[in-house]
Amino acid sequence: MTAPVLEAVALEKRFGGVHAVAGVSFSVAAGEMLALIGPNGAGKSTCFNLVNGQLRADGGEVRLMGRSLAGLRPRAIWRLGVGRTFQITATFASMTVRENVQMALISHHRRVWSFLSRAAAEFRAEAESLLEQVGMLEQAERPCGVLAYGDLKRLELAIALANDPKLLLMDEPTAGMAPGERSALMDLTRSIVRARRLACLFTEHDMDVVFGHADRIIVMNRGHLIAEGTAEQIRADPAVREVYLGSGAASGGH
Ligand SMILES: Nc1ncnc2c1ncn2[C@@H]1O[C@H](COP(=O)(O)OP(=O)(O)OP(=O)(O)O)[C@@H](O)[C@H]1O
Repeated sequence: MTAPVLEAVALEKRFGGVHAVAGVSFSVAAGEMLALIGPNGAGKSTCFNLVNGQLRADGGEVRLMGRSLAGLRPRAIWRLGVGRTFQITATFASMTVRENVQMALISHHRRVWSFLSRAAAEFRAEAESLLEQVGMLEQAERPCGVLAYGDLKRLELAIALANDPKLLLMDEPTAGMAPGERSALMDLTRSIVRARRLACLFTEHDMDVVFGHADRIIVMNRGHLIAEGTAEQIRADPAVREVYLGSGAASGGH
């Protein structure tokens, strides 16, 4: 059995009287897409922020490839190979698609970006290769500001890949997208995760995306992990059905 890329062990986080994350443990293997779901306020974002170092755990530990991330700042964690995409895309609107990816590559390789130096020509081929992987090569010379939202999300994926991550964290990757685009982005993500043997942890409110694209699903409610399994197991889980009762969400979009 392959060792997990990410291990969260007995994570704890409190905000005053709110026990946001209460003894949560899970792991993500190389090549695996793990969805973290749960109703509003379940503790998903808090878990994410414990993994990427934005928040410090009150207890427990996060390990990347067996190494503890305790005490490391977000940037150090990013350097160790934790990539992230955001609910709101973080690109520079006035720069071209290719330049945005080049900037990310330059940052990964610890170079200094300068429009006046030859740095602008650096990593051009690498940037184009990443854009090809996400199907954005034909738009390489367009400014980001004119891109459709779905294309921005694909660009954001290329930017995350520029850091050569071992773990990809995606917070609501398909928020704001049309249903057809959602499936396309997640198909693309899944093929990249498999090909590069990345581990991917994502949160998502759209249950069609979750059930259609996750290899495994973990469910949180009020800080606790209440279920773990395949789409089929999660759909049939009484505790999950109870939590989603009334919303119809766990019934798979009927
Ligand atoms: N910085 C904070 N200060 C105080 N309470 C917080 C803070 N961050 C989160 N919480 C509380 O912790 C609990 C878990 O919040 P969290 O944002 O992790 O849930 P979530 O599952 O991501 O919810 P959503 O789906 O709405 O984004 C909630 O009760 C929330 O109000």
